[in-house]
Amino acid sequence: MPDVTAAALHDRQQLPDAARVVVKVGSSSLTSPDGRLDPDRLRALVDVLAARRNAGGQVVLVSSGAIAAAIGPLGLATRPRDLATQQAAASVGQGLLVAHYTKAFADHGLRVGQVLLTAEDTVRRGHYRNAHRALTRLLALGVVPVINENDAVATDEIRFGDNDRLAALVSHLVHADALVLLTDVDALYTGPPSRPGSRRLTHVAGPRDLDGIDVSSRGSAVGTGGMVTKLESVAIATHSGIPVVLTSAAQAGAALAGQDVGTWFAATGRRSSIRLLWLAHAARTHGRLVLDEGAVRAVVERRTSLLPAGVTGVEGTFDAGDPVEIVGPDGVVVARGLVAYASEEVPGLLGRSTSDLRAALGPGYDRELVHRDDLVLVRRRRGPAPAPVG
Ligand SMILES: Nc1ncnc2c1ncn2[C@@H]1O[C@H](COP(=O)(O)OP(=O)(O)O)[C@@H](O)[C@H]1O
Ligand SMILES: N[C@@H](CCC(=O)OP(=O)(O)O)C(=O)O
Repeated sequence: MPDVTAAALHDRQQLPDAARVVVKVGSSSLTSPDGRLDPDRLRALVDVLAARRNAGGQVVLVSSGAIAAAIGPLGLATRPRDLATQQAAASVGQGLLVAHYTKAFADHGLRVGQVLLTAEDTVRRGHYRNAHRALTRLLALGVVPVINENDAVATDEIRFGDNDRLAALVSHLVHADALVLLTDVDALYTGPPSRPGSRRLTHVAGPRDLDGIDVSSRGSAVGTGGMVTKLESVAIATHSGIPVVLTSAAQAGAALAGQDVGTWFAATGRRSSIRLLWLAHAARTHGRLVLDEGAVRAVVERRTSLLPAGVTGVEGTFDAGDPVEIVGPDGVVVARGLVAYASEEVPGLLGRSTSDLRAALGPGYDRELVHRDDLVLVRRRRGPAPAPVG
């Protein structure tokens, strides 16, 4: 398989011809109503994915369900809420989950390879290359990679928690032609699916089509992010040129066959740096830099780096290299960036010109606070996820 991105698919009818798809299945689609792993549901999904693989298409599966798989075996009443028990449950459940996948795919003559990733693995350059190499080789060997977040070692600070955004970053990592998000509702609706009057969205051309869509209602009891993280995943994938289909696991076969099910999200951008995608959509920020009006204009309109001279305030505690929010004098977030100084250094730099800083503190202190290559603009839209612009 050549390691290049083909032109983006234009509509769902082209899905049957997609060479490489990433399929993400949520906990809610793999469990019975009591929250435990349901092997029959898992097997039904595998039947669909194996048929695709055996017809020549490459499939990367991002599967949640490790924690759910451990609820029964560990004698837990419900899904654990604290991090330590979630880590322990994921450690027990992941092995059980993959054992089910190994058996179910083997019944179709296929092998699976387990890959556990943290957020860092998808964005740090060395890690990214390493994960890319392993996944590409697995696919070349005809294996179906089964990916999950490495929950047992992911701390609250660095974990995604849901697999939706991880699946979008994996789609970027493997140069997927499409991302299929499978959940317990058959599509994105204009409001909570249970609310009378909510309508299915069949085609979303871009972020503006999502204005006014209500995704605030909580997801299933076993799922993590609800529709909010799914739309964040959609934003990451579509913005980097990968279209997304969102539907229920029961409709997976129909979706892959290009039938009119679920919601199709068209690609809106071109392949871009995964680090900036992560910064725009997935990174947890550690603080804020408050800008004066002139600096906002320079950063937003002229796309310059952010210099200390235009910064009037700093909030939070961060190290050099951490993600921060960049806000205007009115407190509105205009960008996100990787800051080049630790928070304790910043107050001494504020409002000072680079020549003044060089003279007072020496060379090295005349550098940008946030370099333009480490900065993404965000456009505010209704809803929780900032959409990058430009
Ligand atoms: N506008 C909406 N359209 C569709 N589903 C929605 C909407 N708003 C909230 N939801 C909820 O999102 C849930 C899916 O998210 P989640 O439970 O996290 O699933 P998963 O385990 O597949 O990740 C659905 O059960 C649904 O009730
Ligand atoms: N990594 C976790 C997934 C957490 C989760 O529930 O995610 P999701 O169902 O995709 O919202 C697990 O395997 O249990």
